[in-house]
Amino acid sequence: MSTLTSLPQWQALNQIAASMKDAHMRDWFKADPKRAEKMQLEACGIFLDYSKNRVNEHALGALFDLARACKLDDARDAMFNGEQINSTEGRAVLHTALRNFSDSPVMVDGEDVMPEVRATLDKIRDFTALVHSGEHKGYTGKSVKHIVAIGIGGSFLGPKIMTEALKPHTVETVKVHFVANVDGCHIHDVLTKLDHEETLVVMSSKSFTTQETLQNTLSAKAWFLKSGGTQEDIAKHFVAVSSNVKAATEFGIAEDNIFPMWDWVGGRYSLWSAIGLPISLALGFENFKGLLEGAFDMDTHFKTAPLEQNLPVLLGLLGVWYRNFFDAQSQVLLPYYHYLRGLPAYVQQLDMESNGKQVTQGGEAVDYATGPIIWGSEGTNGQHSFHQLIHQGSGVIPADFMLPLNVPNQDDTHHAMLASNCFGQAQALMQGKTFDECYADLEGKGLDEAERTRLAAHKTMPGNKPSNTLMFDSLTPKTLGALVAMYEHKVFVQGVIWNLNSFDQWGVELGKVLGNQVLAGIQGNAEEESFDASTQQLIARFRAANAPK
Ligand SMILES: O=P(O)(O)OC[C@H]1O[C@H](O)[C@H](O)[C@@H](O)[C@@H]1O
Repeated sequence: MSTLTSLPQWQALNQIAASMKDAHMRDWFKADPKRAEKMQLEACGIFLDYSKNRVNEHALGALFDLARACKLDDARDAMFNGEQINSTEGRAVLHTALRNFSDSPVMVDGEDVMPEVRATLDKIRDFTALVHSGEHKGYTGKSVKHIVAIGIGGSFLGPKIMTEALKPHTVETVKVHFVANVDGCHIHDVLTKLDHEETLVVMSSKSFTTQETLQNTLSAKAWFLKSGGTQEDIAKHFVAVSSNVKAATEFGIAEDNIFPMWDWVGGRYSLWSAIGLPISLALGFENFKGLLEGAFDMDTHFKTAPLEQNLPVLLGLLGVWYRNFFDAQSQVLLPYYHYLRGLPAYVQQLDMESNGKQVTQGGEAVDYATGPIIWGSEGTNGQHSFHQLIHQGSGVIPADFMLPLNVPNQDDTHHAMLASNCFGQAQALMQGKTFDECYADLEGKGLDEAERTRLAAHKTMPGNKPSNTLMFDSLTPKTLGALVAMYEHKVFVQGVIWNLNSFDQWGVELGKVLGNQVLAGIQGNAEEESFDASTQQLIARFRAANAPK
């Protein structure tokens, strides 16, 4: 038994969960008219109704006891204080320093990183202003109209999804196009529409070694040169964001055109760094800063609010409750707001790359479930497809519903319908529909009893399916920053409980290495025998199909 599962707090939770097996939320709501009022929380512009969860005060108390037993406070302070909590890479984890608007220094290896953080923010602000005012000119004297933002993983999802979520704030002077996949269709489709004289390429790669990003940038460079630009003109049309300044300059990016970041910022936590440059270019610096300010508010809340009133802590513990004590394999995110439709994909990387781990910090195999599968998409669309499985599938899928109370271009009927579907789904999941109700509905339909019973069984919905409902006034940059930071800290809380290193990603790294080896095989630069039989066969078929005719 691991240290975690042998904790008395863990065993208490096991017993509480077993004792609740037959309890139904429907009955709890009937028994306690104040349940919703008691089970709500509000912080940083985000309101949470968590009353539709399979918890009572007893279960919640035990979850907070577990957090204390796992020394969550100490772990949180260690992160904010710059300790090397990414123990397999020997790095501090300080995305919070990127949005630190307090006067406090943040020390890494005895040095305050805040002056460098602020200088980079100033560089982003100034560059954004030059591009927006038209002062930054291309080699033929034209202003920039199009930005091609190249990056993948954390160097793509954050900038793209935040830009999309804040669409109503988009500036009109430039249009930002995001390219991630190495599939040449993508970069080709983007570049063919553009005039190279009015295009600026922002290449974002923390490591500056990611195959997809390097290749897409090389293709953009080739396109630029073929269109009439020269090697010398590249400085006016290509900038890079990277922590590997040496590799970026060797690649041909002028040193002045490199926006720095640091190895204490994880890729999936990097949108707050210069990786967010495309956000600033798409929305204006003040809106980018608004995101940082919202995240800073959430950091302060996470650091100072008591556990019981702490949004990320509560959400993290509820996630542990379902994952470990109800065998929930996945968690679904349901933003009822078109512009926020990318959030599930964003949190998917954040959560699954962070807590998709099978050994503890000490390297022992875990004997409990860790990170769940994160998925979802915008409501109401999913109601007409995958919600079926959430309602009547055989497992438990906890859901986070999200809804802005006001939207841009508000049409009251549309917005009321959106809200009613959001609330209606959460209600349906919670209360379900009993066999007796379904049986009664079938009265007078000319069915014999056996058929009525059979049909009623199909129509019965168990209910008791947990959900949170998160609401905010409107999705401003600040609210979005707070929302994203809330999920970051939620993932952190779960990583602490499960005793994981939430900040490395060795599985992904292996994929990068093998991808390059197979490329050598495809290009005829590696021994066939160095691959397993299946991979050899796949390479051979690919080579045959692409052999010169
Ligand atoms: O920014 P880069 O170094 O190019 O890395 C891009 C991505 O690469 C890997 O796939 C990592 O797992 C991601 O976390 C990272 O965001």
